[in-house]
Amino acid sequence: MKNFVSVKDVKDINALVQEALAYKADPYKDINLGTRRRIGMLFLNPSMRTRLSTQVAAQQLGMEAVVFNVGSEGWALEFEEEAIMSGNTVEHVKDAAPIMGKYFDILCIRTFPSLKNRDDDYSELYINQFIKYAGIPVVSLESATLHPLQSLTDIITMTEVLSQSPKPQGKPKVVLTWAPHVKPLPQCVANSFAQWVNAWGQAEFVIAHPEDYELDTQFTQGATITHDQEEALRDADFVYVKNWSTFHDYGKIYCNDPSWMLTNEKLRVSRNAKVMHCLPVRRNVELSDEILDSTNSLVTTQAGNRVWAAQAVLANLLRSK
Ligand SMILES: NCCC[C@H](NC(=O)CCC(=O)O)C(=O)O
Ligand SMILES: NC(=O)OP(=O)(O)O
Repeated sequence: MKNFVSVKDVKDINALVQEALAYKADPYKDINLGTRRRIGMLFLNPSMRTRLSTQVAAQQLGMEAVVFNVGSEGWALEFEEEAIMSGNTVEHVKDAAPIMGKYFDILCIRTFPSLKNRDDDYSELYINQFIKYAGIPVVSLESATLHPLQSLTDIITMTEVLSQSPKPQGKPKVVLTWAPHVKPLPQCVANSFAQWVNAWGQAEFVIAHPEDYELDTQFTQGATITHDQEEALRDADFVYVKNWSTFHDYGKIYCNDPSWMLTNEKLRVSRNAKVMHCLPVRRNVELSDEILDSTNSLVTTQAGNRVWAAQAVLANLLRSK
């Protein structure tokens, strides 16, 4: 593995999941792997889980992690080639990234989309410029269109649950359902989940959303897409709940129908489905208390598994150097 910015960087998803679960069983088994190696973690946007779980993962590999909240504490970075920097940006990524490449062995970056210009966001300019100029492996901590560490965690979590429960006949039914929110959010988590579940190939995969919330087909191809949430939930084994803003008329909230919020009543047509969300979640807007506080909720397990996902990815990058 050279970088970790999408599922395309992973040769064998199940092998990576098993490596993560091996770390869960024995967190310090590779404590010497990262000795005298250092990761830099750049945050252009807020985070709790990604930041803390990646730091813990690094420590368990014997690495040191340096966190830099570049979005709030650093010089404003310019990403456009040949920019005339007479505005608010102070330092070009072309100058900053090679310096980080000298300080660190692996560079991890969180950079959300602007949700203003779809072509710009979907070109993944920011993370690609870091890959181009840092000269060391780059890990996405959620970029403009994808959140691969989250999706790896989600596959780990489903694999774990499936291994502990009686096997469903055929493939498990996995449903990604849109949920209401108060502000326009990125499509990253939904895109990424769709990309990984499709590449995994071990689920009957359905995506449910209101009209006009179609995601980019480059990620959803392979899934069944419906506007009928109840039909989607029928016989579901896993329900992944997430809001996203519109993709076509980019970054908007069209419908914010509260009836799309998942409740226990709606879940009754499922096969006692486990409910997933990446967090943070707006309670009683995106997801009801009764679901989040029920035994069907996997959200804390998912967040816990972030450590093992990050540890498996960092270990792979260390071994590839
Ligand atoms: N890292 C996980 C999710 C991050 C982001 N959520 C948010 O920005 C929530 C903000 C709020 O609820 O105000 C998203 O959906 O992509
Ligand atoms: N799920 C997730 O990425 O959480 P944070 O935004 O808190 O890192």
